[in-house]
Amino acid sequence: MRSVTEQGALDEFLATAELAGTDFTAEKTNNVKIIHTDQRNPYLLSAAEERVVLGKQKEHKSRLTVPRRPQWDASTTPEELGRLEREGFLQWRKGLAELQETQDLLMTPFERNLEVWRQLWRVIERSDLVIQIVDARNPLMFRSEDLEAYVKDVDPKKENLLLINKADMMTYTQRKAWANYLKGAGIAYRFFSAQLAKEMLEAQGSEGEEDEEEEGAGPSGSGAPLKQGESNEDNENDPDEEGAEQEEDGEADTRILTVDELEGMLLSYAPEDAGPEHKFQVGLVGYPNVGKSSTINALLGAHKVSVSATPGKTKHFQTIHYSDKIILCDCPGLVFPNFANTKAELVVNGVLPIDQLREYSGPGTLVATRIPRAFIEAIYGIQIRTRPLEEGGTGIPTGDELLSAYARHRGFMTQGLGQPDRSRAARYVLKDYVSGKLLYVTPPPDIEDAQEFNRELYDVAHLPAKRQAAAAAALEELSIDADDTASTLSDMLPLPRGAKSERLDKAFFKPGQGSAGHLSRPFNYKYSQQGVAEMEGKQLSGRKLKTMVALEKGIDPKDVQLASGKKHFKGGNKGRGKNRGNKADDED
Ligand SMILES: Nc1nc2c(ncn2[C@@H]2O[C@H](COP(=O)(O)OP(=O)(O)OP(=O)(O)O)[C@@H](O)[C@H]2O)c(=O)[nH]1
Repeated sequence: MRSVTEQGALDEFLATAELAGTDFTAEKTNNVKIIHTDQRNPYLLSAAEERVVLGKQKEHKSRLTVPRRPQWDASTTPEELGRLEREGFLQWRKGLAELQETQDLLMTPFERNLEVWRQLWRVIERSDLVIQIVDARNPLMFRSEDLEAYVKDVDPKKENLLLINKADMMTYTQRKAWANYLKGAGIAYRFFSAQLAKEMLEAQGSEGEEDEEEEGAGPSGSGAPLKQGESNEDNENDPDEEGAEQEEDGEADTRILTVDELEGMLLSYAPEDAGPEHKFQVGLVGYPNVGKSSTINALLGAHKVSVSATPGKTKHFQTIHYSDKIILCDCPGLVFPNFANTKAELVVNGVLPIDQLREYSGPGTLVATRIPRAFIEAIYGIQIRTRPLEEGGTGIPTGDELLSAYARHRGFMTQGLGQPDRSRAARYVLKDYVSGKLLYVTPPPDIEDAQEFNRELYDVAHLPAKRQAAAAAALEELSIDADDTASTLSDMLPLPRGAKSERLDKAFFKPGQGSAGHLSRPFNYKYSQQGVAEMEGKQLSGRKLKTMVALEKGIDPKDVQLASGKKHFKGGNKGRGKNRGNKADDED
């Protein structure tokens, strides 16, 4: 079974005709309208345009339905039911096509394969609790309101829950803001992170106790490459204030559930008499890639049950006998009908596949406007040339400017004319955005200032280790000392633009600095004692920073002199930067 989300006009026509099981000409003239989605402006909307679109979306929200399974009873034959299902499904598709066309509204490339919806129907019918898993970076985009209504239609006793996965990508403040909004809107939700849960299980599995290794005990100066997000142990940062803040309000609202808590929560929904004879059934539904498989694997991992699950391959729902009391029903990932402002938005939300992308400047611009320029420059070690203000530039790079800089840096050139290959660059940059390496969290509808909402995400501590070291090495090389304004890594962002910073830029972006290298997750996560998970930046410790600086400069770690404060460091050593690795740098 194949998921069908984007169909050309002809395919759409043929599928409609097939569903209708009737004669082509009649369908063609009466029912099938060709939708020219490609003619829509693929770029971004102005603020005024966006307001209009949002207004229109609000007005027609009630038409964003999921298809219902037709009524049936014991007397309905399978053939008859099949026919009713096809007819109902056809009507549903026609309704949405008409909505798109007459209102000129852009929609998600919702699932068009009846077989996939049949799986969903079955999951809903048998589940006592239906969990919609959504991506924390844009919870509402991934939520289908009508699905919740449908669940209640099927049986009012069934429960709905929104599980906000990947919550590790949100700061505490962001979770709090979302929690306020969701509570206000009366939506049952919980925060979860399959990734965190997995890390915790792995840590528990590899060794009973951790956190013991500190200070002198580490493999000193081994120079082994650091992978971001890999180990939390030597994170000698100041104890996070957020943890304390959380303790104070000590509430469940913003808590990222551990796997045990998630299991406990499932059980809390189960009726008293649930048991081997009468198990409580939990359905898991959601868009592709929201982390359904990861969530199930985390649950199973905690339970020491092993199944072979292939992420992204789930096409038929599976039932997993999780415990004496609980059965999990895993539905294939499917795209629900929802509104979208632009195609660019669908791309960066991971709904449209990046590899087949033709128009990349819209999504590129979305990335360039959402993530501060200084942070993008620092994370990739690139300098983005923007149009000067006198010539009408805004200081914020366009998608093309960002992609050109990235392409030039990586040596991606088009054949023939030798222009920067922006299309190739786009694939990398957009994938980094989708995976959360370039992180942006959509604020809840009641918060307007998205930049402010995300501000905490863009400091030096959120750079990958290698880039932090490059920054440190650049500062050190220039003998910028602790008294200068840019003396700490944290002070470096945004990179000041001026005489001194030009020199700094030259050192920081010097040829051979390489790209972000193994830029995995630029965040560090940990569960505090209460089991509350927290995200924090990972600023390198003094020892690690020294090692990294030495690596950057090709000198002995002993010769690196950092100032006493962990975050401060002084110049003094004039070791020359050594060009390592990345030959593809052609900034000049
Ligand atoms: N940071 C972070 N990434 C996650 C989390 N959960 C899943 N991911 C990542 O998201 C991607 C998709 O996860 P999957 O579990 O395969 O998603 P899925 O919803 O099962 O996908 P389908 O099988 O296509 O329905 C993977 O790259 C995961 O590593 C999380 O809690 N945090």
